[in-house]
Amino acid sequence: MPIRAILTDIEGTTSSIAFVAETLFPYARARIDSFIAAHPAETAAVLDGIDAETLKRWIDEDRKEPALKTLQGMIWAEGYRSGELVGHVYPDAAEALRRWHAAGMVLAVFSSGSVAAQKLIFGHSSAGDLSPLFSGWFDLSTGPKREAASYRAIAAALGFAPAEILFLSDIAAETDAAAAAGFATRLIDREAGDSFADIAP
Ligand SMILES: CSCCC(=O)C(=O)COP(=O)(O)O
Ligand SMILES: [Mg+2]
Repeated sequence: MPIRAILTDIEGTTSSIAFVAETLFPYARARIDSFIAAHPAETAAVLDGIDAETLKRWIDEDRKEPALKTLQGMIWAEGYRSGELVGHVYPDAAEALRRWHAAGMVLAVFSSGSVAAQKLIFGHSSAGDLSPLFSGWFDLSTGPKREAASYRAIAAALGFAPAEILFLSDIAAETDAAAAAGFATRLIDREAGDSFADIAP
């Protein structure tokens, strides 16, 4: 079956692990206390009793907890709007995403980062506003990234057969789960020099 849609991970795939770990995570960690104090009602609805110290520990442990991911997105929004944060996207990824979109490929994101955070990193990226290229945004509210059922749900939401979707990720457990759901997959190893320029869907 020909590939008609591309679903991509963010951290380690379109964007560097260093940007997430060394810029985004510290930015949110340093502002957790002040952000919760400034937005008590909004954050209480997200956190459901989770305290700031637990959130900081989860950041240090790189835990993919949905409440943390939602809060991080809320904090990062201020940084992107002020220009303090500029989303890192590899130039080859930006170029390929634009090319695939122009060729009629449907593009979508599946990341542990919240949908709001996904729209921010692509909307305020080093390559400009890439957000209009995407027509689907999926986060942990769809399901865990290492479970095949999540990918089946995404295929249904996008309206394609799993075999028509190519999933790109830097994590083998994620591409394995997508493959188990019937997706075409490509494991991206940026450390080894993998690039989106090599991908011909
Ligand atoms: C949306 S940018 C921040 C990404 C993030 O918080 C994260 O945990 C990365 O997860 P991914 O699933 O994109 O590897
Ligand atoms: Mg990743």
